[in-house]
Amino acid sequence: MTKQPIITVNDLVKNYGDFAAVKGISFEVYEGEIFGLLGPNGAGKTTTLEIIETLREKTSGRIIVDGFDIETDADDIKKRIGVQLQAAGYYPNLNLSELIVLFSGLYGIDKSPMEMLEKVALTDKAKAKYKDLSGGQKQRFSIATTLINNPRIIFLDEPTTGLDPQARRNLWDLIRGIRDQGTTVVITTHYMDEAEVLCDRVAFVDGGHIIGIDTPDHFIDQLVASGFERKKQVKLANLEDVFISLTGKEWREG
Ligand SMILES: Nc1ncnc2c1ncn2[C@@H]1O[C@H](COP(=O)(O)OP(=O)(O)OP(=O)(O)O)[C@@H](O)[C@H]1O
Repeated sequence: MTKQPIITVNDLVKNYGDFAAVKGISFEVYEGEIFGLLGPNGAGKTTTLEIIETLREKTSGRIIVDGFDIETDADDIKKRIGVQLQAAGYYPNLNLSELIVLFSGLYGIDKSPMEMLEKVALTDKAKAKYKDLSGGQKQRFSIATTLINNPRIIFLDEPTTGLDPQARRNLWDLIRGIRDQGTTVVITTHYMDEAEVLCDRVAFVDGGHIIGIDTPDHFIDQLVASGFERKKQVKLANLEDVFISLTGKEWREG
């Protein structure tokens, strides 16, 4: 993998009134990687993402996205990134195909709805309404909408929350496929097993600071080297493996 930074965040600060949510964080995201922002509730992950996505004003700091400065070139950045919409953005009377046409129009591009739905295995749901999709299908559709403008980077905020184990693993495959096609992925998650298998690098955010940034492997090796041992002998499988083994791996929700 090349180590070319596609996002550079320098000394980012965000205050909400008197409250400092982000306290001077700096990090780089490399082109072509899946980069995870991890940390407890309220750590400042969503705030940081939304500032990079140009959806929220920063208090201070410098952010460069794909060579463009957020201060002066926010419109250029918007054209190069894909952001998941909140569910409220999916007009209830339109079906998936019509929603893709609508969003393509907003970007001023002509995208085939079937081509986009194909990317996320939802062609058979082209005529369905968003509200009638399963949780996994909703997430896949919202990922499809991030890809409409052929973005260089997509941002996924907790994309697998609430999904069953199969749907979660299928979404991991989908996200890896997007990365393998050359799109950089920035993701937040509260599932450490997910971050471990999915992310090329992760940053831990706590109390508005970045407290560590590395590959999952390095973090784990360092902890083990420091003498850490799990209290209980780890079994060769876990309950999720049992779930998958009993219920199968197939993409059952279409
Ligand atoms: N618009 C706002 N006005 C005031 N405070 C806010 C606002 N948005 C977020 N905060 C506060 O800033 C802090 C960081 O919130 P943020 O949503 O960035 O955290 P997070 O790491 O994404 O958390 P979670 O994992 O729960 O999504 C929290 O204490 C939150 O209450």
